[in-house]
Amino acid sequence: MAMVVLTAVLVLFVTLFFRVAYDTFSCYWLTPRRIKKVMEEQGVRGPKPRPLTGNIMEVSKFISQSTAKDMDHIHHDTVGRLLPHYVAWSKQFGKRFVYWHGIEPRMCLTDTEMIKELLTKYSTVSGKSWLQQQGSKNFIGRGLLMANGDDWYHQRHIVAPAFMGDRLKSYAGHMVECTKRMLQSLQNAVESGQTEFEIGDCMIRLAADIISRTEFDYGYEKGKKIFHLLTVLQGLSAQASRHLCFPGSRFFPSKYNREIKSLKMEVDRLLMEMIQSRKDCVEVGRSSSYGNDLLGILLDEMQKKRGNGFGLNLQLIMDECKTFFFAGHETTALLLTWTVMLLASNPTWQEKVRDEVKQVFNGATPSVDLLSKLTTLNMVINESLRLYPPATLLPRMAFEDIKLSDLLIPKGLSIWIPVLAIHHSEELWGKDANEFNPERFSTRKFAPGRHFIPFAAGARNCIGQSFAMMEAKIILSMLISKFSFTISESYRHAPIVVLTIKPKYGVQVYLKPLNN
Ligand code: HEM
Repeated sequence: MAMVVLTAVLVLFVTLFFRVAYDTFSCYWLTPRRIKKVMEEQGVRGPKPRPLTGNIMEVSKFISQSTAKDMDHIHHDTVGRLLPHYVAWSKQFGKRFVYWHGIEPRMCLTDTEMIKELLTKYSTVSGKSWLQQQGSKNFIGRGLLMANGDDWYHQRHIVAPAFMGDRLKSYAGHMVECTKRMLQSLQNAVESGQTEFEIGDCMIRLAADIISRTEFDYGYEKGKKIFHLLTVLQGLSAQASRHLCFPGSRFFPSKYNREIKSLKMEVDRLLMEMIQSRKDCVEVGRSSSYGNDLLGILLDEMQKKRGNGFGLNLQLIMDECKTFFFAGHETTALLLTWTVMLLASNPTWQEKVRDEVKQVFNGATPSVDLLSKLTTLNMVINESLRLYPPATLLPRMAFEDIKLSDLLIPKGLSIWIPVLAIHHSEELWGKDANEFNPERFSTRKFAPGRHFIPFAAGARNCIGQSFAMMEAKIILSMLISKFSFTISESYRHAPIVVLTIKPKYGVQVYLKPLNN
């Protein structure tokens, strides 16, 4: 009897061993080779990958060289600095080329018709790759940004109402109040003698305050620790994306993994506190519903769908909270920071926007209905998003074989859309592509969704796009009515990419209160 059991265990063990060995071999060798062959047969080549690490080292070397120094003056020709590997390889191999992030093949795609086809027609059979999910697992988990397939579809439908219609409009009041507080603190600082301000820091705090209050009914002061920990986790996750990641690597007890784990546990603890206090309010009868905001929607959904599958859903709610805490403030803060930098160094446009705001609001507080009349401000914001798109790259992995025009994209190939390069292309935007010229957005010629894609496009576009635009218009119109701003001598123009495109040393401006 013992012999039979032993043989059965042995057979099971050997089968399992061969299964794992085959899967590993297939994942590390067969599939990448198959993809390489299919692409080479179609004339799409690229730099030679090293075993296991692919071209990761070369990309790191390119970027550390190109960003080693600041830019010599304020200009916007940033593609060579931020995507040097794209510039070098597109010269060598043509507009379409494949490079390797470890064992993941990535095809760079700039053809705007194909991009449109991918983002609109194939949104359900493409998504975030395993490597990407691993890179951001500890930071935003399986929230909407990293979800795929049916999970993504359900998550998107659950949270969408928080960013539409009257609910979206109702956030304007909070945005105005938060901005007033920020402007008052700037005014107080000016009165106490401060002239120079790092505007990036103010914008991060303001955008964080706004997303905390509107979606979680949680002020910045209370949520400050969550934002801080998420920022640290984001930095560590960005480091991870430059290193090799393979199945099981997260279990290694390295210093890096330990640090990530303890930060993640702390964020989860703080989020649990926030969620629990909302639940307690309903349970002790202090409130009859979970609320009308994003957290309320998520808690309602959890009760509706699975009364007892609590644990699993709670983790997803925490992941969703992290996703929105992160995605809901950093990108918008960067848009605001870059726009202030552009206006501070272009006084004519600053004056134009100020005149328009004065005319439209006539001294009154911004209201949603009037925001659509700020056409010049809208043009400036678009130009800022074109020159400094917070998300410089859009990634999509094909989950099945697809055809883009006449090009076969085999299952498992990741497509990387270099948004920054498309936004700076002379072919698409003309000779002045690297110049700040909001006038180009005065006509509808620029084809949104094709060569202007700061919020992506198709079903998987940015869910917070209208929220972000409303917020940006409210904040900028209020700031520009209260202060005039010029760029400080201490500002060093040094954009860098750490998942998003950031000013390396912040943006220092001189603020001067206006007498109105
Ligand atoms: C200027 C501000 C913003 C920019 C430039 C921006 C840009 C983007 C881009 C390019 C994507 C697609 C990413 C990808 O698929 O890889 C995206 C997705 C997303 N954004 Fe934004 N975003 C901004 C503001 C916001 C705000 C304010 C929120 C939330 C309140 C938000 C929440 C999200 C979420 C949850 C997704 C994932 C959507 C999905 O996969 O279905 N974003 N954003």
